[in-house]
Amino acid sequence: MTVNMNMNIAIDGPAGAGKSTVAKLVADRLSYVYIDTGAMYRALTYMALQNEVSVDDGEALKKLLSDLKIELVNKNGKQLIYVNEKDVSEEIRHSEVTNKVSYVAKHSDIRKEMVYKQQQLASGGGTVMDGRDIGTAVLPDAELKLFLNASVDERARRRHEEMISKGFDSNIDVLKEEIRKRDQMDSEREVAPLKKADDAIEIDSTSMSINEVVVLILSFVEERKGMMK
Ligand SMILES: Nc1ncnc2c1ncn2[C@@H]1O[C@H](COP(=O)(O)OP(=O)(O)O)[C@@H](O)[C@H]1O
Ligand SMILES: Nc1ccn([C@@H]2O[C@H](COP(=O)(O)OP(=O)(O)O)[C@@H](O)[C@H]2O)c(=O)n1
Repeated sequence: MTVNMNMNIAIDGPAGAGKSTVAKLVADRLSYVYIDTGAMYRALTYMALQNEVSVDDGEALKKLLSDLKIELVNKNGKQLIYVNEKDVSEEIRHSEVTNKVSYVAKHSDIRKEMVYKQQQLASGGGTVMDGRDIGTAVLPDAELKLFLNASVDERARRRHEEMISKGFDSNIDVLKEEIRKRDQMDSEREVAPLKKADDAIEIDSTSMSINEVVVLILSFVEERKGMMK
C-alpha cells in the first residue's frame, strides 16, 4: 500500500507569534505549499475600505467578496496576493487594514466562503496553512496541528522591530494595544474563535529563535511521518 506522506500542517495562534515566518520556512524545507489565510481576510478588508463598504455590513461584504478573485501566488520565494489580477501584497499590510480586519472576519457568511476556498487549496495535501481557525475549522483532520504563542510584550517587540526595519514609524505601546485588541476580538467572536484545537501541540516561542521553532516543528513532522508509515 502506498501512503501519501504529503500531510497538511495547521498553524494557529495570535498576532505576531511568528506563524507566517515559520510556516514559510517549514513549507520551503518540505517543498510544501504555504497558505496564508490571514492574507485572504486582509484582501477583503482592503477592498472594503477601497469601496467604502462598512466592515459591519455582512451582506454588503458578502456581495463584495462574490465580485473578487483572490489568489495566493508564489513568486521568487515570496507569497504574493492578487485581487482581480492586481498585486495588493503591500497594501494589505497597512495599519488601516490590520486594525479593521477582525471586524470583517467575524461575519459567519464571510468565514463560510473563506473556509471553503481554503479547504479547496489544501485538498491535495502538502500544505502548511496558518491562521486562527485552521486546526479547529478549516482542516480539523490535519495530520499535524500547532498552536504558536508568545507573550504579548514579545509579540509587540517583534512587530516593532519589523516596522522599524521596513522604515516605518512605530510606537511599541500603540502596537501592543492594537495587538491586544485584535487578539481579544479574534478570541471572543462567535464563529470559529481563535483557540487551540484539543489535539494541537502548543509552542511558546517567547524565548525561542525562529530557527529553533522551525527545527522543533520539523521534528514533529518527522515523528508524524513515522507514525503514518
Ligand atoms: N521565534 C521568533 N523569534 C524572534 N522573532 C520572530 C520569531 N518568530 C517570528 N519573529 C519575527 O516576528 C515578526 C512577526 O512574525 P510573523 O511571522 O509575521 O507573525 P504572525 O504571522 O504570527 O503574525 C516578524 O518580523 C518575524 O521575523
Ligand atoms: N484563519 C484566519 C486567519 C485570519 N483571520 C483574521 O485575519 C486577521 C489577520 O490575520 P493575519 O494572520 O494576517 O494577522 P497577523 O497575525 O499576521 O497580524 C486576524 O486578526 C483575524 O481577524 C481569521 O479570522 N481567520
